[in-house]
Amino acid sequence: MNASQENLWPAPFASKSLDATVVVPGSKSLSNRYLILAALGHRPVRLVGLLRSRDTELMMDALRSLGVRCEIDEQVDTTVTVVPPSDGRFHGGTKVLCGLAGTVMRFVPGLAMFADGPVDFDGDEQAYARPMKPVLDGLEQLGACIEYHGEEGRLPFTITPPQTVSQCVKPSVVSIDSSGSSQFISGLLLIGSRVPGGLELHHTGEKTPSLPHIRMTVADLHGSGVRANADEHARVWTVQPGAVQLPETVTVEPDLSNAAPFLGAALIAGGTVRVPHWPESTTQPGGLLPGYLEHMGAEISFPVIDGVRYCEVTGSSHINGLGDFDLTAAGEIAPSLAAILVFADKPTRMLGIGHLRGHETNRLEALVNEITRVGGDARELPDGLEIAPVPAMNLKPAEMETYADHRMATFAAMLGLKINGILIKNIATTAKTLPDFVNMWTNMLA
Ligand SMILES: O=C(O)C1=C[C@@H](OP(=O)(O)O)[C@@H](O)[C@H](O)C1
Ligand SMILES: C=C(OP(=O)(O)O)C(=O)O
Repeated sequence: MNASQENLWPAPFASKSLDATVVVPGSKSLSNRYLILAALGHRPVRLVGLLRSRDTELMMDALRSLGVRCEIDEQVDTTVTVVPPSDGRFHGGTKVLCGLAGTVMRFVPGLAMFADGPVDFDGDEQAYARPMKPVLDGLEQLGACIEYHGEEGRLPFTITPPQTVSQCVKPSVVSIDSSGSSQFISGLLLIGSRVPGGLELHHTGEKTPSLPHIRMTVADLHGSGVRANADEHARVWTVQPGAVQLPETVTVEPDLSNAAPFLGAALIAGGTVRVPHWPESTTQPGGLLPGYLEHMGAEISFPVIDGVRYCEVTGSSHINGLGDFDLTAAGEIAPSLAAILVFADKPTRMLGIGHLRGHETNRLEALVNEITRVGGDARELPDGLEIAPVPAMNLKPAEMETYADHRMATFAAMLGLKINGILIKNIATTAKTLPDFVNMWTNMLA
């Protein structure tokens, strides 16, 4: 059987240093938050630059099944107008398919609270392994009834909304442990202003992963006219009751975490990669990326050309290992950083990312497997991953597993820049957030 029959993609080797500009599509996290917030409003919202990928299609299909219209512009398919149900009530007696999308499985259940009947939730079989319980416990505390059809606390399940909406004037107090994912907090905050009396959400766990993503939720609520407050030290978030309404038109920033494989390629292959429309300030954790790459030895600049702001990354032939490196804030970019660090001069211990075991796959285990497969040196830590340097001559090509995980696929492509002959299984899994990955990657190297 040849490579294409086995669904193997030959990762291109970088035979010369790079000089490329890569346009990265809209942010998954912002796209799916805006879709939810638009659905909770009372007037149509036009989203410009929306990510069109598996995760956002799943979100739009979920909203459609709840009675929300998501109209794709005929000329520009990244412009989508969201029309909420006229009476603000979502349709029940329906089924939501979550695929493997954390933002769908953790954000859409909150909408089911305001449906006129039960809503079934299901997803990919691999999604059954992803933790769900804290967000569903939160909805239960708000009066919903959850029926699990498989393992308790996992997909698939049915949510029956409360029969009568309480007339409470005080905020509903909800306590959950969100150390397994920031999305449990975000999922509850997004609907907080629709809870009569508002929401007071307590996180009882010791650790808060991906705090920037929670701040993004709070900022997007503010942008929808909702009063929300965070006491991150006390781990308490409050949302005042009131209307949710995004502006008439909202433009989505590029996905800065999805910029990581491309900008990281400049360190691995040498040369320069630039990404246009890099925001001056952002709530995306990917905003931390340029600083991380600089730490690893890259030169970073933000030139403005013809009014467009770029992030420009230039790598030399040397990559600094980072020693102990706390990545609690931005675990989502760990696979891309790991690929770069395989070629570093010193060991790195990426810490604060134990919750990656509950991502699309157990990413800590997957990264150790795949780094070891090419002859690298990596081990799992209780709360992270250690990567140690090995001489370049010990690194060898292999057939890389991707575990239905878009970031494991882009991770393998990054290794392929410097390890000639890498073959990647199911590169199409990048469609979760980057359907055009193969073209983008090939063009970057052209
Ligand atoms: O809210 C979001 O949009 C996200 C939050 C993070 O989840 P975790 O806190 O589970 O890591 C991140 O990893 C994920 O890709 C997107
Ligand atoms: C963890 C991720 O995704 P999800 O939104 O499915 O949790 C990710 O994209 O790295």
